[in-house]
Amino acid sequence: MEEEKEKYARELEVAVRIVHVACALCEKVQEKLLATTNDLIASKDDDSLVTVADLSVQATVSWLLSETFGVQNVEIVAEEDIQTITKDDSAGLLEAVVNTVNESLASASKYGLQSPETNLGTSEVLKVISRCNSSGGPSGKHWVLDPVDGTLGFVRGDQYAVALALIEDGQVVLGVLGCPNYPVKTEWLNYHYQYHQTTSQSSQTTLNQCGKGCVLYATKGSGKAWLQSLSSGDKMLEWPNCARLIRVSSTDDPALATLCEPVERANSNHSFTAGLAHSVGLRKQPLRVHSMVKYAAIARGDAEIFMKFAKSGYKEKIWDHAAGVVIVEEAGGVVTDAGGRALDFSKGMYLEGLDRGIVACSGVRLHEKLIDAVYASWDSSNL
Ligand SMILES: Nc1ncnc2c1ncn2[C@@H]1O[C@H](COP(=O)(O)OS(=O)(=O)O)[C@@H](OP(=O)(O)O)[C@H]1O
Ligand SMILES: [Mg+2]
Repeated sequence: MEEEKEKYARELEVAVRIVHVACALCEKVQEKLLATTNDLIASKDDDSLVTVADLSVQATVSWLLSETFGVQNVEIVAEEDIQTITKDDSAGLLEAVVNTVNESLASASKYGLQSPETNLGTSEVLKVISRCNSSGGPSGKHWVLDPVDGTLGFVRGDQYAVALALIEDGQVVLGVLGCPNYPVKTEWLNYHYQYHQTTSQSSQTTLNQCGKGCVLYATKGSGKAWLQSLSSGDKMLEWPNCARLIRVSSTDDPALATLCEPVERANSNHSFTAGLAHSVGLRKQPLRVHSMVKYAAIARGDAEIFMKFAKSGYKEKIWDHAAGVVIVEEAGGVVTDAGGRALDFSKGMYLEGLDRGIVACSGVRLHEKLIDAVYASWDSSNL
Protein backbone atom coordinates (compact mmCIF):
# COMPACT_ATOMS: atom_id res chain seq x y z
CA MET A 1 0.00 0.00 0.00
CA GLU A 2 3.06 2.24 -0.22
CA GLU A 3 1.72 3.56 -3.55
CA GLU A 4 -1.43 4.80 -1.89
CA LYS A 5 0.64 6.73 0.64
CA GLU A 6 2.81 8.20 -2.09
CA LYS A 7 -0.27 9.22 -3.98
CA TYR A 8 -1.54 11.46 -1.19
CA ALA A 9 1.79 12.53 0.28
CA ARG A 10 1.47 16.14 -0.85
CA GLU A 11 -2.16 16.44 0.25
CA LEU A 12 -1.29 14.94 3.64
CA GLU A 13 1.60 17.31 4.23
CA VAL A 14 -0.48 20.34 3.34
CA ALA A 15 -3.44 19.15 5.43
CA VAL A 16 -1.21 18.62 8.48
CA ARG A 17 0.34 22.07 8.09
CA ILE A 18 -3.09 23.65 7.71
CA VAL A 19 -4.46 21.90 10.80
CA HIS A 20 -1.52 23.30 12.79
CA VAL A 21 -2.45 26.82 11.64
CA ALA A 22 -6.09 26.17 12.56
CA CYS A 23 -5.20 24.84 16.01
CA ALA A 24 -3.09 27.91 16.77
CA LEU A 25 -6.03 30.08 15.76
CA CYS A 26 -8.40 28.11 18.01
CA GLU A 27 -6.08 28.25 20.98
CA LYS A 28 -5.93 32.04 20.81
CA VAL A 29 -9.68 32.39 20.44
CA GLN A 30 -10.38 29.93 23.26
CA GLU A 31 -8.15 31.92 25.58
CA LYS A 32 -9.96 35.14 24.69
CA LEU A 33 -13.35 33.50 25.06
CA LEU A 34 -12.57 32.25 28.50
CA ALA A 35 -11.10 35.53 29.64
CA THR A 36 -14.05 37.71 28.65
CA THR A 37 -17.74 37.59 27.97
CA ASN A 38 -17.92 39.09 24.55
CA ASP A 39 -19.48 38.84 21.12
CA LEU A 40 -17.29 36.01 19.86
CA ILE A 41 -20.20 33.54 20.01
CA ALA A 42 -23.58 33.50 18.27
CA SER A 43 -26.50 31.10 17.96
CA LYS A 44 -27.32 29.55 14.60
CA ASP A 45 -30.88 29.12 13.38
CA ASP A 46 -30.93 25.55 14.70
CA ASP A 47 -29.93 26.97 18.15
CA SER A 48 -26.48 25.40 18.03
CA LEU A 49 -23.52 27.67 18.73
CA VAL A 50 -21.05 29.17 16.30
CA THR A 51 -17.97 31.07 17.41
CA VAL A 52 -15.44 33.31 15.81
CA ALA A 53 -13.16 30.26 15.72
CA ASP A 54 -15.53 28.01 13.70
CA LEU A 55 -15.93 30.67 11.01
CA SER A 56 -12.32 31.85 11.02
CA VAL A 57 -10.94 28.31 10.77
CA GLN A 58 -13.25 27.56 7.87
CA ALA A 59 -12.14 30.74 6.05
CA THR A 60 -8.46 30.08 6.78
CA VAL A 61 -8.54 26.43 5.67
CA SER A 62 -10.54 27.28 2.56
CA TRP A 63 -8.10 30.05 1.58
CA LEU A 64 -5.00 27.93 2.22
CA LEU A 65 -6.28 24.86 0.35
CA SER A 66 -7.32 26.96 -2.65
CA GLU A 67 -4.06 28.87 -2.66
CA THR A 68 -2.00 25.65 -2.50
CA PHE A 69 -3.87 23.45 -4.96
CA GLY A 70 -5.64 26.08 -7.10
CA VAL A 71 -9.20 27.18 -6.49
CA GLN A 72 -10.49 25.15 -9.47
CA ASN A 73 -9.12 21.94 -7.89
CA VAL A 74 -10.55 22.34 -4.41
CA GLU A 75 -14.02 21.33 -3.28
CA ILE A 76 -14.84 21.46 0.40
CA VAL A 77 -17.73 20.03 2.40
CA ALA A 78 -17.79 21.92 5.68
CA GLU A 79 -20.01 22.69 8.61
CA GLU A 80 -20.37 26.47 8.49
CA ASP A 81 -22.04 28.97 6.17
CA ILE A 82 -22.32 32.76 6.27
CA GLN A 83 -25.96 32.94 7.33
CA THR A 84 -25.30 33.85 10.95
CA ILE A 85 -22.51 36.36 10.42
CA THR A 86 -24.31 38.30 7.72
CA LYS A 87 -27.24 39.13 9.99
CA ASP A 88 -27.61 42.79 10.96
CA ASP A 89 -26.79 42.16 14.61
CA SER A 90 -23.61 40.19 13.82
CA ALA A 91 -21.37 43.04 12.69
CA GLY A 92 -19.08 42.59 15.69
CA LEU A 93 -18.71 38.87 15.06
CA LEU A 94 -17.99 39.45 11.37
CA GLU A 95 -15.34 42.02 12.17
CA ALA A 96 -13.73 39.65 14.68
CA VAL A 97 -13.71 36.88 12.06
CA VAL A 98 -12.04 39.07 9.44
CA ASN A 99 -9.35 40.15 11.93
CA THR A 100 -8.80 36.59 13.17
CA VAL A 101 -8.49 35.20 9.64
CA ASN A 102 -5.95 37.83 8.66
CA GLU A 103 -3.92 37.32 11.81
CA SER A 104 -3.95 33.57 11.26
CA LEU A 105 -3.04 33.73 7.56
CA ALA A 106 -0.19 36.11 8.36
CA SER A 107 1.34 33.33 10.47
CA ALA A 108 0.97 30.67 7.74
CA SER A 109 4.60 30.95 6.62
CA LYS A 110 5.71 29.67 10.03
CA TYR A 111 3.91 26.47 9.07
CA GLY A 112 5.47 26.33 5.59
CA LEU A 113 2.39 27.71 3.84
CA GLN A 114 1.72 30.77 1.72
CA SER A 115 0.44 33.94 3.39
CA PRO A 116 -1.62 36.45 1.39
CA GLU A 117 0.24 39.53 0.14
CA THR A 118 -2.40 41.83 1.56
CA ASN A 119 -5.11 41.35 4.14
CA LEU A 120 -8.37 39.78 3.01
CA GLY A 121 -11.31 42.17 3.02
CA THR A 122 -14.73 41.34 4.46
CA SER A 123 -16.22 40.23 1.14
CA GLU A 124 -13.27 37.98 0.42
CA VAL A 125 -13.57 36.34 3.84
CA LEU A 126 -17.28 35.74 3.24
CA LYS A 127 -16.46 34.34 -0.21
CA VAL A 128 -13.92 31.81 1.10
CA ILE A 129 -16.32 30.64 3.81
CA SER A 130 -19.15 30.25 1.28
CA ARG A 131 -16.94 28.39 -1.13
CA CYS A 132 -17.04 25.39 1.20
CA ASN A 133 -20.42 24.42 -0.16
CA SER A 134 -19.69 21.11 -1.84
CA SER A 135 -22.19 18.44 -0.96
CA GLY A 136 -19.74 15.58 -1.47
CA GLY A 137 -20.98 12.41 -3.12
CA PRO A 138 -19.70 9.23 -4.73
CA SER A 139 -17.23 10.63 -7.24
CA GLY A 140 -14.36 13.09 -7.37
CA LYS A 141 -12.18 14.54 -4.68
CA HIS A 142 -13.47 16.66 -1.88
CA TRP A 143 -12.11 17.89 1.38
CA VAL A 144 -14.24 17.49 4.46
CA LEU A 145 -13.82 20.00 7.27
CA ASP A 146 -15.20 20.37 10.75
CA PRO A 147 -13.53 23.66 11.70
CA VAL A 148 -14.27 23.27 15.40
CA ASP A 149 -15.75 19.93 16.32
CA GLY A 150 -17.21 19.90 19.81
CA THR A 151 -18.06 23.61 19.82
CA LEU A 152 -19.66 23.10 23.21
CA GLY A 153 -16.38 21.76 24.59
CA PHE A 154 -14.58 24.66 22.96
CA VAL A 155 -16.70 27.34 24.63
CA ARG A 156 -16.48 25.51 27.95
CA GLY A 157 -12.68 25.59 27.81
CA ASP A 158 -12.61 21.84 27.36
CA GLN A 159 -11.81 19.34 24.60
CA TYR A 160 -12.49 20.08 20.94
CA ALA A 161 -10.91 19.15 17.62
CA VAL A 162 -10.13 20.51 14.17
CA ALA A 163 -10.89 17.78 11.64
CA LEU A 164 -9.82 17.72 8.01
CA ALA A 165 -10.15 14.73 5.70
CA LEU A 166 -9.93 14.07 2.00
CA ILE A 167 -12.52 11.87 0.30
CA GLU A 168 -11.92 10.49 -3.17
CA ASP A 169 -14.63 8.53 -4.96
CA GLY A 170 -16.51 8.02 -1.74
CA GLN A 171 -13.54 6.74 0.29
CA VAL A 172 -11.78 8.67 3.04
CA VAL A 173 -8.18 8.64 1.81
CA LEU A 174 -6.58 10.72 4.53
CA GLY A 175 -7.50 12.30 7.82
CA VAL A 176 -5.93 14.87 10.12
CA LEU A 177 -7.21 15.62 13.62
CA GLY A 178 -5.94 18.57 15.61
CA CYS A 179 -6.63 18.24 19.34
CA PRO A 180 -5.30 21.41 20.98
CA ASN A 181 -6.19 20.34 24.52
CA TYR A 182 -5.09 16.71 24.27
CA PRO A 183 -1.37 16.68 24.94
CA VAL A 184 1.02 13.98 23.84
CA LYS A 185 1.16 12.88 27.45
CA THR A 186 -1.86 10.67 27.98
CA GLU A 187 -2.78 11.60 31.52
CA TRP A 188 -4.08 14.92 30.23
CA LEU A 189 -7.08 13.40 28.45
CA ASN A 190 -9.15 14.71 31.32
CA TYR A 191 -7.83 18.15 30.57
CA HIS A 192 -10.06 20.93 31.65
CA TYR A 193 -9.35 24.61 31.40
CA GLN A 194 -10.00 25.32 35.06
CA TYR A 195 -7.74 22.44 35.99
CA HIS A 196 -5.13 23.74 33.61
CA GLN A 197 -5.36 27.18 35.24
CA THR A 198 -4.80 25.80 38.71
CA THR A 199 -1.91 23.45 37.97
CA SER A 200 1.36 24.36 39.57
CA GLN A 201 3.90 26.46 37.73
CA SER A 202 6.21 23.47 37.29
CA SER A 203 3.62 21.18 35.77
CA GLN A 204 2.56 24.11 33.60
CA THR A 205 6.12 24.37 32.30
CA THR A 206 6.23 20.62 31.61
CA LEU A 207 2.93 20.88 29.77
CA ASN A 208 4.18 23.70 27.59
CA GLN A 209 7.40 21.85 26.82
CA CYS A 210 5.60 18.63 25.85
CA GLY A 211 3.08 20.57 23.83
CA LYS A 212 -0.37 21.26 25.15
CA GLY A 213 -2.02 19.54 22.24
CA CYS A 214 -1.45 17.07 19.44
CA VAL A 215 -2.12 16.45 15.79
CA LEU A 216 -2.92 12.93 14.56
CA TYR A 217 -2.94 11.84 10.95
CA ALA A 218 -3.14 8.81 8.70
CA THR A 219 -3.42 7.88 5.05
CA LYS A 220 -5.81 5.08 4.12
CA GLY A 221 -4.15 1.76 3.47
CA SER A 222 -0.82 2.77 4.99
CA GLY A 223 -1.40 0.72 8.15
CA LYS A 224 0.13 3.58 10.08
CA ALA A 225 -1.21 6.46 12.13
CA TRP A 226 0.94 9.27 13.47
CA LEU A 227 1.00 11.64 16.41
CA GLN A 228 2.92 14.87 16.75
CA SER A 229 2.77 17.64 19.30
CA LEU A 230 1.41 21.02 18.41
CA SER A 231 4.32 23.33 17.82
CA SER A 232 4.50 26.08 20.36
CA GLY A 233 6.04 29.53 20.28
CA ASP A 234 7.93 30.63 17.18
CA LYS A 235 9.33 27.23 16.23
CA MET A 236 8.93 26.51 12.51
CA LEU A 237 6.94 23.40 11.68
CA GLU A 238 9.25 20.88 10.05
CA TRP A 239 8.26 18.19 7.59
CA PRO A 240 8.94 15.29 7.63
CA ASN A 241 8.74 15.83 11.32
CA CYS A 242 9.24 14.14 14.62
CA ALA A 243 5.85 12.46 14.58
CA ARG A 244 5.63 9.09 16.26
CA LEU A 245 3.61 6.04 15.30
CA ILE A 246 0.54 5.33 17.37
CA ARG A 247 -1.33 2.10 17.82
CA VAL A 248 -4.64 1.15 19.39
CA SER A 249 -4.73 -0.53 22.81
CA SER A 250 -4.20 -4.29 22.88
CA THR A 251 -6.63 -4.69 25.80
CA ASP A 252 -9.50 -6.93 24.81
CA ASP A 253 -10.70 -7.74 28.29
CA PRO A 254 -13.96 -5.78 28.73
CA ALA A 255 -13.32 -5.43 32.45
CA LEU A 256 -10.23 -3.35 31.69
CA ALA A 257 -11.61 -1.43 28.73
CA THR A 258 -12.53 2.26 28.74
CA LEU A 259 -15.63 3.48 26.93
CA CYS A 260 -15.77 7.04 25.56
CA GLU A 261 -19.00 8.74 24.65
CA PRO A 262 -20.41 12.25 24.05
CA VAL A 263 -20.84 14.47 27.09
CA GLU A 264 -24.38 15.55 26.30
CA ARG A 265 -27.33 13.20 26.67
CA ALA A 266 -28.95 14.98 23.75
CA ASN A 267 -26.21 13.66 21.46
CA SER A 268 -26.11 10.02 22.54
CA ASN A 269 -28.30 7.80 24.67
CA HIS A 270 -26.24 7.28 27.83
CA SER A 271 -28.57 4.74 29.37
CA PHE A 272 -28.55 2.57 26.25
CA THR A 273 -24.73 2.57 26.11
CA ALA A 274 -24.63 1.85 29.86
CA GLY A 275 -26.81 -1.21 29.23
CA LEU A 276 -24.53 -2.39 26.42
CA ALA A 277 -21.47 -1.74 28.56
CA HIS A 278 -22.92 -3.76 31.40
CA SER A 279 -23.96 -6.66 29.16
CA VAL A 280 -20.47 -7.09 27.68
CA GLY A 281 -18.79 -6.80 31.07
CA LEU A 282 -17.35 -3.27 31.01
CA ARG A 283 -16.64 -2.17 34.56
CA LYS A 284 -15.14 1.31 34.34
CA GLN A 285 -17.12 4.52 34.39
CA PRO A 286 -17.58 5.90 30.84
CA LEU A 287 -15.27 8.74 29.90
CA ARG A 288 -17.41 11.56 28.56
CA VAL A 289 -15.39 13.71 26.23
CA HIS A 290 -16.40 16.37 23.73
CA SER A 291 -15.59 16.06 20.03
CA MET A 292 -13.58 13.72 17.84
CA VAL A 293 -10.96 13.62 20.60
CA LYS A 294 -12.84 10.36 21.33
CA TYR A 295 -11.55 8.88 18.07
CA ALA A 296 -8.10 10.25 18.93
CA ALA A 297 -8.23 8.51 22.32
CA ILE A 298 -8.96 5.15 20.64
CA ALA A 299 -6.23 5.63 18.04
CA ARG A 300 -3.69 6.56 20.72
CA GLY A 301 -4.54 3.57 22.86
CA ASP A 302 -5.92 5.67 25.74
CA ALA A 303 -9.40 4.14 25.46
CA GLU A 304 -10.83 1.05 23.81
CA ILE A 305 -14.38 1.91 22.80
CA PHE A 306 -16.34 4.88 21.44
CA MET A 307 -20.08 4.56 20.99
CA LYS A 308 -22.62 7.11 19.85
CA PHE A 309 -26.36 6.46 19.58
CA ALA A 310 -28.10 9.64 18.50
CA LYS A 311 -31.85 10.08 18.75
CA SER A 312 -33.83 8.52 15.95
CA GLY A 313 -34.15 11.01 13.09
CA TYR A 314 -30.76 12.67 13.68
CA LYS A 315 -28.51 12.25 10.65
CA GLU A 316 -24.80 12.01 11.33
CA LYS A 317 -22.66 14.36 9.19
CA ILE A 318 -19.55 13.15 7.39
CA TRP A 319 -17.38 15.91 8.86
CA ASP A 320 -18.01 14.61 12.38
CA HIS A 321 -16.41 11.25 11.56
CA ALA A 322 -14.29 11.13 8.39
CA ALA A 323 -10.91 12.11 9.84
CA GLY A 324 -11.41 10.12 13.06
CA VAL A 325 -12.46 6.93 11.30
CA VAL A 326 -9.45 6.68 8.98
CA ILE A 327 -7.05 7.45 11.84
CA VAL A 328 -8.58 4.78 14.11
CA GLU A 329 -8.61 2.21 11.30
CA GLU A 330 -5.00 2.82 10.32
CA ALA A 331 -3.99 2.63 13.99
CA GLY A 332 -5.48 -0.88 14.02
CA GLY A 333 -9.04 -0.25 15.21
CA VAL A 334 -12.47 -1.07 13.81
CA VAL A 335 -15.27 1.44 13.15
CA THR A 336 -18.74 0.47 11.92
CA ASP A 337 -22.36 1.32 12.40
CA ALA A 338 -24.33 -0.63 14.97
CA GLY A 339 -25.18 -3.25 12.35
CA GLY A 340 -21.46 -3.93 11.86
CA ARG A 341 -21.25 -2.25 8.45
CA ALA A 342 -18.60 0.23 7.35
CA LEU A 343 -19.65 3.90 7.43
CA ASP A 344 -20.57 5.12 3.95
CA PHE A 345 -18.94 8.45 3.08
CA SER A 346 -20.12 8.38 -0.54
CA LYS A 347 -23.69 9.60 -0.11
CA GLY A 348 -23.21 13.33 0.36
CA MET A 349 -22.91 15.32 3.55
CA TYR A 350 -24.75 12.75 5.69
CA LEU A 351 -23.81 9.21 6.65
CA GLU A 352 -26.90 7.96 4.82
CA GLY A 353 -27.98 4.44 5.64
CA LEU A 354 -26.26 4.46 9.02
CA ASP A 355 -27.70 1.66 11.08
CA ARG A 356 -28.67 3.04 14.53
CA GLY A 357 -25.35 4.30 15.82
CA ILE A 358 -21.58 4.20 15.69
CA VAL A 359 -19.31 1.66 17.37
CA ALA A 360 -15.54 2.20 17.26
CA CYS A 361 -13.23 -0.25 19.00
CA SER A 362 -9.55 -0.91 19.43
CA GLY A 363 -10.00 -4.51 18.26
CA VAL A 364 -12.35 -7.00 16.65
CA ARG A 365 -13.14 -8.99 19.79
CA LEU A 366 -14.58 -6.06 21.73
CA HIS A 367 -16.28 -4.87 18.58
CA GLU A 368 -18.01 -8.19 17.92
CA LYS A 369 -19.23 -8.36 21.51
CA LEU A 370 -20.73 -4.89 21.31
CA ILE A 371 -22.44 -5.47 17.96
CA ASP A 372 -23.94 -8.70 19.34
CA ALA A 373 -25.08 -6.80 22.42
CA VAL A 374 -26.77 -4.15 20.28
CA TYR A 375 -28.74 -6.85 18.47
CA ALA A 376 -29.71 -8.46 21.76
CA SER A 377 -30.93 -5.27 23.42
CA TRP A 378 -32.19 -3.06 20.62
CA ASP A 379 -35.88 -3.89 20.81
CA SER A 380 -36.11 -2.69 24.38
CA SER A 381 -34.02 0.45 23.82
CA ASN A 382 -36.78 2.97 22.93
CA LEU A 383 -34.40 4.64 20.49
N1 LIG B 1 -29.00 15.89 18.36
C1 LIG B 1 -27.80 15.47 18.05
N2 LIG B 1 -27.49 14.17 18.14
C2 LIG B 1 -26.27 13.72 17.85
N3 LIG B 1 -25.25 14.49 17.45
C3 LIG B 1 -25.49 15.81 17.33
C4 LIG B 1 -26.75 16.36 17.62
N4 LIG B 1 -26.69 17.69 17.41
C5 LIG B 1 -25.43 17.95 17.00
N5 LIG B 1 -24.70 16.82 16.94
C6 LIG B 1 -23.34 16.63 16.49
O1 LIG B 1 -22.54 16.18 17.55
C7 LIG B 1 -21.31 16.89 17.49
C8 LIG B 1 -20.75 17.03 18.87
O2 LIG B 1 -20.45 15.76 19.31
P1 LIG B 1 -19.75 15.56 20.68
O3 LIG B 1 -19.34 14.15 20.73
O4 LIG B 1 -18.70 16.60 20.87
O5 LIG B 1 -20.93 15.83 21.69
S1 LIG B 1 -20.83 16.29 23.19
O6 LIG B 1 -20.66 17.73 23.25
O7 LIG B 1 -19.69 15.57 23.80
O8 LIG B 1 -22.08 15.84 23.77
C9 LIG B 1 -21.64 18.21 16.92
O9 LIG B 1 -20.49 18.71 16.28
P2 LIG B 1 -20.10 20.27 16.39
O10 LIG B 1 -21.32 21.01 15.91
O11 LIG B 1 -18.96 20.37 15.43
O12 LIG B 1 -19.74 20.56 17.79
C10 LIG B 1 -22.77 17.92 15.99
O13 LIG B 1 -22.36 17.73 14.66
MG1 LIG C 1 -18.75 18.46 14.64
